[in-house]
Amino acid sequence: MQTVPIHDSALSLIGHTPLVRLDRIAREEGLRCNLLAKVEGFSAGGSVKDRIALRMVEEAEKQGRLIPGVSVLVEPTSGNTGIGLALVAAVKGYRVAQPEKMSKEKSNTLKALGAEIYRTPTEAAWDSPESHISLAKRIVEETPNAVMLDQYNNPANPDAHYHTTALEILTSLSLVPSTPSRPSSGTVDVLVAGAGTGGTLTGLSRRLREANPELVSLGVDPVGSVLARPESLNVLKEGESAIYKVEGTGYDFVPAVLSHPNVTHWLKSTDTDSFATCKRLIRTEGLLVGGSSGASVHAALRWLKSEEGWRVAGGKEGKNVVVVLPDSIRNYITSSWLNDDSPTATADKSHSVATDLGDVDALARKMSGLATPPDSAHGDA
Ligand SMILES: N[C@@H](CCSC[C@H](N)C(=O)O)C(=O)O
Repeated sequence: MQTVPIHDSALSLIGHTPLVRLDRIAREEGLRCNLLAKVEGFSAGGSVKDRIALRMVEEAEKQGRLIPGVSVLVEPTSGNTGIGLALVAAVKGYRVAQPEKMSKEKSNTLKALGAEIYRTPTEAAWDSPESHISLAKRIVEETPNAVMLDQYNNPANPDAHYHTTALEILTSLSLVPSTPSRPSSGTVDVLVAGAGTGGTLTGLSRRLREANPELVSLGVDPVGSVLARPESLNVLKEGESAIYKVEGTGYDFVPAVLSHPNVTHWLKSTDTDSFATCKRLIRTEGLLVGGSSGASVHAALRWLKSEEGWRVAGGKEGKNVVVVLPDSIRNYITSSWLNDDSPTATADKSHSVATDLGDVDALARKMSGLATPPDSAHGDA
């Protein structure tokens, strides 16, 4: 967070998140490298997605696409991008309409920021008429002054991480000298991040590789998603399901903002490992993070302890491994996976539509065959 006497608004509380040593987990795992976490839950809206929301809005303003008090922002989102956009919209005076899968906590936060929630089925293929993406497009077509900033295709998404997240990480590392007790290469040697739109992974990999051409960029993709490469990684094994409960990562199509050539390695994640490692982060490191953070840390540990990972970084003092922790426990306080003993406890399987507008409201009612009205919204993931 910037050190300024008084902030002009919540917008300057977006980003500027801490880089934190995961020393206890690293010690338990016998790692010799520095295991570091970029803890994005400290951002104003509570997630890594605040950054792209602000940048997409600012770029659209520069292009003259948005008029405060008039424009309606419409976005298909699993929640965090929606919260980021609703927060920016609240400060800047735009109105919001946002469809997708989300926890009860995310939808409550959206409502508090002035949005209204409708759900669409998670199982719907991205290009089917029932999907959150199709519904968002129809809302845009039928709503005056509606604009979809489109996190899946908008270059401002990876650019936000190229220009802010990556620079913050490099600055943090440059401020900490290498000492005999705390050796440091001074740069990022391994980046680990989940992919949903792929914007975080792409933008960070691009900038961090400029600083270190040897960067290992490790993408984490849930079992059931199709983002990993080679594509054979995405083929379901016996007993595996295409439905995953961890929110915010994975997809059934490859968004344009995901640049595969920038990613050197991919690992698939499971709900069981992700939720168990999330709880480990909370109990061992005191970091109140969400399920996708567990996915990335679990993947990082797996790779660092593999033959290649140990040789490249895990077994080497001074190598810096940075894992992005995208959001916080705030989004999942009532989630069954967090509260039940079983790490794979059931999660909600629906998507949502959020709107605060009479005209969009009417449109959503017209589509009642596709979307569940807000008051019956439920679920925990
Ligand atoms: N399909 C994913 C979400 C993908 S990326 C969108 C992003 N994290 C957002 O906040 O909108 C899922 O199942 O959650």
